[in-house]
Amino acid sequence: MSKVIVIIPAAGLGTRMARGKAGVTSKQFFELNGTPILIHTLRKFVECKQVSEIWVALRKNEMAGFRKHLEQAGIKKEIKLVEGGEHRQDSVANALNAIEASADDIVLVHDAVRPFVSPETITAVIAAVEKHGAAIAGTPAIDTVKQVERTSEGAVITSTILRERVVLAQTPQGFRFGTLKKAFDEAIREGFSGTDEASLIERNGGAVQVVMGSANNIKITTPADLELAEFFMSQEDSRKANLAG
Ligand SMILES: Nc1ccn([C@@H]2O[C@H](COP(=O)(O)OP(=O)(O)OP(=O)(O)O)[C@@H](O)[C@H]2O)c(=O)n1
Ligand SMILES: C[C@](O)(CO)[C@H](O)COP(=O)(O)O
Repeated sequence: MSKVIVIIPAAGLGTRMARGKAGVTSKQFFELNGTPILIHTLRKFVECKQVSEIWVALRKNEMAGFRKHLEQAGIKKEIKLVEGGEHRQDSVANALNAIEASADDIVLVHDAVRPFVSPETITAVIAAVEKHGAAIAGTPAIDTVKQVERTSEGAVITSTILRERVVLAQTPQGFRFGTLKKAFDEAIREGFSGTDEASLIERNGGAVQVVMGSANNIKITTPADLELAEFFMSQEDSRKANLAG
């Protein structure tokens, strides 16, 4: 039986959120309902029965504070920590190097700042990895998609891309451990840097299945996302209250 191991890269600086303001807390530690975003995200995986191991990549100076948040949140499951790297890909690579797993085990990578991932999306990605070997959550493009050339004044359209052929990649992104580790080792050797895990598999012709993600599974990136996040959090709270009572 394959283990399911989760990696949560949480070592970013949140520069797009902080807009250059010095001394601003990393966005993964911003609070929603009095609890850091990272803890909300973590709970989704702690509550998933299929998940056996969770790794979080953090900056060294945030590890002690994170342990306190874990205690306050009453999370009893062991959460393994690894130091993050300069870029997201480096943080995930550090975790992959620390993990002991067999080639067939499943690894899910999920951004610390996507706290609204649903249990259904997590199980759908795991099921698709079991069936196809690699899978990510994604959503269809809603707007018309243009290819552009950057200019000094902004951008000029060069063509319109068929919307039916476009998917917006989310996380979780799931793979067999052996496949992902090999792809990361190759990328590092060849100096390739990608913005997600799937791109490291695609570049060598690997097939990655897409399962339907959800519009709520936003990546909290800019200040405007925080307002939306507060709204989604209130929706989650009323759903829980309805179930409880
Ligand atoms: N060196 C890095 C950079 C990013 N991340 C993580 O990767 C996820 C997605 O990255 P992003 O939203 O870009 O976060 P930041 O890098 O913090 O944001 P920015 O690019 O605005 O600085 C986040 O959970 C972030 O903490 C990481 O673990 N290590
Ligand atoms: C992995 C990701 O969330 C998929 O959409 C995205 O590529 C991360 O990009 P970022 O620039 O590190 O936020």
